[in-house]
Amino acid sequence: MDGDRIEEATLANSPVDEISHLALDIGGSLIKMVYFSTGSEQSTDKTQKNSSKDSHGVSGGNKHRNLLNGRLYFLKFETSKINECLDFIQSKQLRCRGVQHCGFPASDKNIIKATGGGAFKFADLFKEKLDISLDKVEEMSSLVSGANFLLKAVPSEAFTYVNGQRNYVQIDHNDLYPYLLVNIGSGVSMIKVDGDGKYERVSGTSVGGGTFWGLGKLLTKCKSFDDLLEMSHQGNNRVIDMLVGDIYGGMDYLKIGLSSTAIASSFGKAISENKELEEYKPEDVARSLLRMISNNIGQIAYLNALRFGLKRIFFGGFFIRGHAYTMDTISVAVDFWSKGEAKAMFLRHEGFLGALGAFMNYKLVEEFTNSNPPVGDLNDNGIIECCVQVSS
Ligand SMILES: Nc1ncnc2c1ncn2[C@@H]1O[C@H](COP(=O)(O)OP(=O)(O)OP(=O)(O)O)[C@@H](O)[C@H]1O
Ligand SMILES: CC(C)(CO)[C@@H](O)C(=O)NCCC(=O)O
Repeated sequence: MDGDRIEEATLANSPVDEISHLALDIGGSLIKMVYFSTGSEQSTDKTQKNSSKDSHGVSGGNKHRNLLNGRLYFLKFETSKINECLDFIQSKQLRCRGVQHCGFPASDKNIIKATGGGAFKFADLFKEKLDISLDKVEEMSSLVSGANFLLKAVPSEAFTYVNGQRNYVQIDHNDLYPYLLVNIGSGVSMIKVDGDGKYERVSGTSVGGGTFWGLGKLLTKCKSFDDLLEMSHQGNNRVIDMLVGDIYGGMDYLKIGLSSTAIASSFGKAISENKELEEYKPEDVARSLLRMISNNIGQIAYLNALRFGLKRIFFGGFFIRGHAYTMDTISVAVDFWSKGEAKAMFLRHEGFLGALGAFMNYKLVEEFTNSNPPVGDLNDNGIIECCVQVSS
């Protein structure tokens, strides 16, 4: 498991044998996992049988439904290390004890909801190694249901990032749509969302998180994504980017709204300086790269928002990683191009939209209790408390 030591610690306390429903988003770079667990003591204390007095009880035809209080846990693995994901699922014995212990329908036990390209690519592997069938959920629809769920159910999910400050946004459920969802994974998808299940993928770009990570690896020789991000944090993009001031003799070009410090050409300084790659600090290269890609995505996002008259743009995907400089660059790009008209917003569960959407496809989640994880990055707390409905 990469970069998730805190989540691992959380998992160590989570009940091994009571993981039930689990959903996966198997992307080009990362596998995201969401699973529900009641917790060992919780399930007996808090499981509530349906009854007329029980406000959590739901009656549906002849079926009784139980409501289980529990938590949604979030985890990720590198797609290139898919065996770690398979081992994890196997170690949790998801297929046997977990499912039946929680009272979930036995018919579900060998089936996992999965989205992303890997749901197709790795279907045989899951079958061969774990005897699990992947029930495929369409990727864009998963992203949209994940985003809609988070925006409606989790207070303080969305925030703007301005001048280094996170400002949490209260979402009015009656005034959520339409919005543009920009999911920055390996590649970037831009989806106009008009309601629950009402959406259209209006654009995309192949210059995304995979580009940053791939080019960054080649150019800086760094070994992990987090190292690359950390390097970008230390670097100075002005060493490599050609600024307006470099072209205009230190002056602004205010007639077209460009200050002397604006980037005129990403990596443009490398043309005229007779330097080899090794002569640049990897930190500066990483910074220019991050700025170039974030800026470009911010601009394309804005243009699509403009195309459809959308004022709100939510950015998700694991490229962002709650990274200050990334969010700042995207926010500034949207603000600059829209002249302050459109707002860039970020999501705390940024990378898990697809996996959550696939989980929602089980149609189990009834309500959310105390579903506001402490403010901070998801890396600090990967849990959402919720109440799940099961039929018996
Ligand atoms: N630990 C990490 N290892 C690799 N990439 C990471 C890591 N953390 C963040 N990233 C970034 O996140 C990107 C992947 O984001 P995400 O998981 O949302 O997309 P994906 O589902 O893998 O891609 P796609 O949807 O295009 O198939 C990577 O390309 C990289 O830029
Ligand atoms: C191909 C997907 C949807 C896979 O998640 C993603 O990587 C993406 O949106 N890429 C951008 C492709 C494009 O629109 O040019």
